[in-house]
Amino acid sequence: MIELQRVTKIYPGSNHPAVDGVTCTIPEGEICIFIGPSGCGKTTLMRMINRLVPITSGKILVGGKDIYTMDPVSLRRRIGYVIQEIGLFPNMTVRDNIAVVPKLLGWPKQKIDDRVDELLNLVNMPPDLFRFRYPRELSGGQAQRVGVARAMAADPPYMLMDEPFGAIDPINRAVLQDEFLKIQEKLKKTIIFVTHDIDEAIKMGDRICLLRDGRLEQYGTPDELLSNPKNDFVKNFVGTDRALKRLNLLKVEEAMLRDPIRCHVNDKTTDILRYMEREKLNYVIITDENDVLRGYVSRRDVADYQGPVEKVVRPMSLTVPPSCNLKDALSKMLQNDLGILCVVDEKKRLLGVLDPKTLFQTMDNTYDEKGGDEDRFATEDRWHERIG
Ligand SMILES: Nc1ncnc2c1ncn2[C@@H]1O[C@H](COP(=O)(O)OP(=O)(O)OP(=O)(O)O)[C@@H](O)[C@H]1O
Repeated sequence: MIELQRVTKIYPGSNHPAVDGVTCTIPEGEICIFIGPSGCGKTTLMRMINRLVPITSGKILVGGKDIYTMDPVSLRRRIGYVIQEIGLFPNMTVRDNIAVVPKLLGWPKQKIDDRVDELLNLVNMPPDLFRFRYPRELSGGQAQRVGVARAMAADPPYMLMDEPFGAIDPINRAVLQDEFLKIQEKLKKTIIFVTHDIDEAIKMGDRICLLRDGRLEQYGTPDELLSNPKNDFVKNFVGTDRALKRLNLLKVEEAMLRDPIRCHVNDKTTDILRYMEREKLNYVIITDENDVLRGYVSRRDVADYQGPVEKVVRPMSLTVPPSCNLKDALSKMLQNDLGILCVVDEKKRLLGVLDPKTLFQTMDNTYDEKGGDEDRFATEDRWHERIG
């Protein structure tokens, strides 16, 4: 855990604080994003944590310990540091760049070599290919991966990352972000990550600390900032398309209608037709005895054929897992002109359905001025009453 308590920085010769009384707690194992307009104090605040910038007043605790009671060298060993310019030593191989801190710590050669290879594998760079390359022989993305590997060499529990992917083109940047999130899922470091890019903040952050002019404007999860911005500054900063951005964060399982009406593949079409007429359904989903999705039928399908519904069921090839984000689900629906999308588990068992109205309600709820806690799973909103 990293705790900032009324942290303030006034640079010598300045009468305006660069960081002004910032208080927030970064829980263990989370990524906290520092973001805000240029000059708002992100870098200053980050560099106070590893004592590269001396603090003017307030307190910083790392792992429960006041950083000013710790020796700065041992503090920095506990905190990996990645910067945008990477700072690889040009005359050293990738191996030696990664090995800098382990060497300082006096690790034996074999342990260092094993660690270098382990880290290169972790950042998706086959050690045999890259171990002995020099920084000039790497692409920007590869060099940045080495920078991340180097910061993690001595397995520090904390990491400070100052715009680590800032200089990388958007495509490689997305790859690096995804790779880093996967690594973080495994390693669960406590990370502070500075960025200028709100989309990166929303994607990477468990929490976002939004600064303006040295002061903390809002501290919360990406979803809190998007759905409940504290003031107009936050609202404008996260962007007018915050509803769409929020779709990126929400999972299908949070918006789907659970336990949708379905019939069984062994049911007779005559029974299904009677049921559909009674319930005023135009379509109904068909599953088997294990609740595995088999497809759907229309009223006409079952009216035109007498016998087991298995013979007329139409397959639904496009489904989504519950972990899919709503933006991807929506784009699948739009691309394929689907009225509904079935949500299935890895065994293709039906978990729920998603329809455009549910999606739009989820987006609507983003706007506090319209929103509220409208129940988007209300039974009268059953999908089947709006399609067909
Ligand atoms: N060494 C310094 N001496 C004096 N003032 C400084 C120093 N470093 C930064 N500042 C000032 O402190 C304020 C905060 O700067 P800081 O670099 O922390 O902001 P930032 O949010 O990281 O900016 P950017 O997004 O542009 O990198 C700015 O007004 C800056 O001019």
